[in-house]
Amino acid sequence: MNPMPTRWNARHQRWDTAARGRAVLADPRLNKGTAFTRDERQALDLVGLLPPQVLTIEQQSSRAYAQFRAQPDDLAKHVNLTALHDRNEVLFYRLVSEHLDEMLPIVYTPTVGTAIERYSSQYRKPRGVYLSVDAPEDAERSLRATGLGPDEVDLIVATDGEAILGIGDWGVGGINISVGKLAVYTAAGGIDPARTLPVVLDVGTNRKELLDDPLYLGNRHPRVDRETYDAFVQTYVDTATRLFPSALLHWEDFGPDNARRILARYRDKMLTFNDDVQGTGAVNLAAVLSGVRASGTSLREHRVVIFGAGTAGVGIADQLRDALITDGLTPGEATRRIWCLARHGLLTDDTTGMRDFQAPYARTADEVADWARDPKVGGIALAEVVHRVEPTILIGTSGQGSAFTGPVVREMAASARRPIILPMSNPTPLAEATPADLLAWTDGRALVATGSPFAPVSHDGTTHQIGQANNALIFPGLSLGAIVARATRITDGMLTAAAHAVAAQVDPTDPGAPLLPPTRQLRETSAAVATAVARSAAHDGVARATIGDEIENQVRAAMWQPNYRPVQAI
Ligand SMILES: NC(=O)C1=CN([C@@H]2O[C@H](COP(=O)(O)OP(=O)(O)OC[C@H]3O[C@@H](n4cnc5c(N)ncnc54)[C@H](O)[C@@H]3O)[C@@H](O)[C@H]2O)C=CC1
Ligand SMILES: CC(=O)C(=O)O
Ligand SMILES: [Mg+2]
Repeated sequence: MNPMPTRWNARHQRWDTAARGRAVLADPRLNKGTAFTRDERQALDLVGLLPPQVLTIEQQSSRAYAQFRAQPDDLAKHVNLTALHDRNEVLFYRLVSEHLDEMLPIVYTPTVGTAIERYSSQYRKPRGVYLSVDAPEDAERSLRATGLGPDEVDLIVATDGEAILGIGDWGVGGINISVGKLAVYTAAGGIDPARTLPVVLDVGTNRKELLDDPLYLGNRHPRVDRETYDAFVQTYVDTATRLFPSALLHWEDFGPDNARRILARYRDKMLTFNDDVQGTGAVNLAAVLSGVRASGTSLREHRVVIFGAGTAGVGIADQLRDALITDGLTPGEATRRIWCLARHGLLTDDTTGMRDFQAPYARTADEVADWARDPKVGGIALAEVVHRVEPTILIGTSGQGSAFTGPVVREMAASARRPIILPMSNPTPLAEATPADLLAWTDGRALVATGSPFAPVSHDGTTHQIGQANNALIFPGLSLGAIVARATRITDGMLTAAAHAVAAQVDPTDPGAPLLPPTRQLRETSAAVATAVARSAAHDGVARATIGDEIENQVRAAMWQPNYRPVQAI
């Protein structure tokens, strides 16, 4: 039997396959179900394996939508969409693209968080590649088993499942964040799904509940030591880049130390980025730029408090510092405009256990010697920081639901005319505050965007649309731009360009306007981001493709569309 029975034929824009009958229906890339034409049914031995009527994709999509709507809750909707994804990939993307607003929260945050927590009990089918630290020698075999050749992978999303959204360590269930991010990549960014791979690096889990669960599907041992871990990550990187030399390596939801260490190790050597550090930094910058514009001020006038100085929080700090420098401050001045808090309050240079990437933002102990300490926190709490700093921008990346309380926000609003407040933690219950509360506490003056989706809020006759400050506004366009430019690196310039392109999609000066473009426009936003990123790649000297005036058309032409392609029997 031909070991590679199915190949994408780029010249003829069709699938060529040696598969027949049930094997065709079982391949979600090929399967069109009831939309197979009569000729295809003949050629592919499907006659009698399908009911006789031939439907259009529009008919199939409306039927699938009705089935989706009939599900009793969000997890059931997730299971329903996953089953469709496993059956018929084009129809899945057609449906999700047609209902992005309604379905993104199901395939992505917040419901993907629940699906990850229940991974082993809800398991139906494998998806992606499971690499085990207990058998690193199998990495090559496993990646080869995808059947994809060296020129057939554009993008790999990998997680080790240690810091999923704000819900922590979920071991092998983390595969679903790689799958969810890739669903956003395709539905929102037009990345060809057949050219992507979701990966989980299964290095164990420290969650006792999983280790004790007889149904747990991952490696049943604690996370491995750093040396073993680093060697395994290196094996993954070496193998993935050798087998798929043009693939972009996306890192998702790693614990803070590993996230930073991995990024520092590889970012100048290959095409790679960490979404939580860099994608989040860029979407936050977009929201801040919009908020600053809406408030009629300039960025360099602002003071920023970041509550939750981990992977996302310090990634945000780094991009804001660079933006403040671009706006005219010295590096020292820019850094001192940012106050970061972690588990034990404000970071100061005598904070014990401070991480190296947090250190640049630590205040001197002298500077805060007479600030009140909160024994419950073990340091200087948010309320005292807000009281002393009078911030104009407050960002939440702590994973601590409801941490922005009425008194804290009212105090901020007493000195800031248009307080910019961005509770970015996911999933929804972990948001540091709800938009409704923030607008009520600030008499409608707050400029708000949140990590997970929130409904519009009516306050005093104005309806406030709530932008979703989620890296989903960045990563699809960032990677699409990098792929179209055939970039060799993701540079800081490309991230800044992505942030500005997102901010340029909205006019936040209208009363109640969102700070960020809505989810339903994600494809347009991603096209604008990709165009800006490709130009920036050329500017930074990392583009191998020629980037000219036609780049926007090139980006749009490169976007995969959820339409059936011919399937040719070979
Ligand atoms: N909207 C978006 O696009 C993104 C949002 N996030 C969200 O940000 C949150 C954090 O994620 P990561 O940075 O990956 O986690 P992390 O574990 O790296 O960072 C969390 C930080 O919060 C701090 N923290 C914990 N409890 C605290 C408390 N009571 N007071 C002050 N600080 C506290 C920790 O010390 C740590 O520095 C998650 O909820 C995640 O969903 C992360 C990435 C993207
Ligand atoms: C959005 C995202 O990447 C996170 O919450 O981790
Ligand atoms: Mg993440």
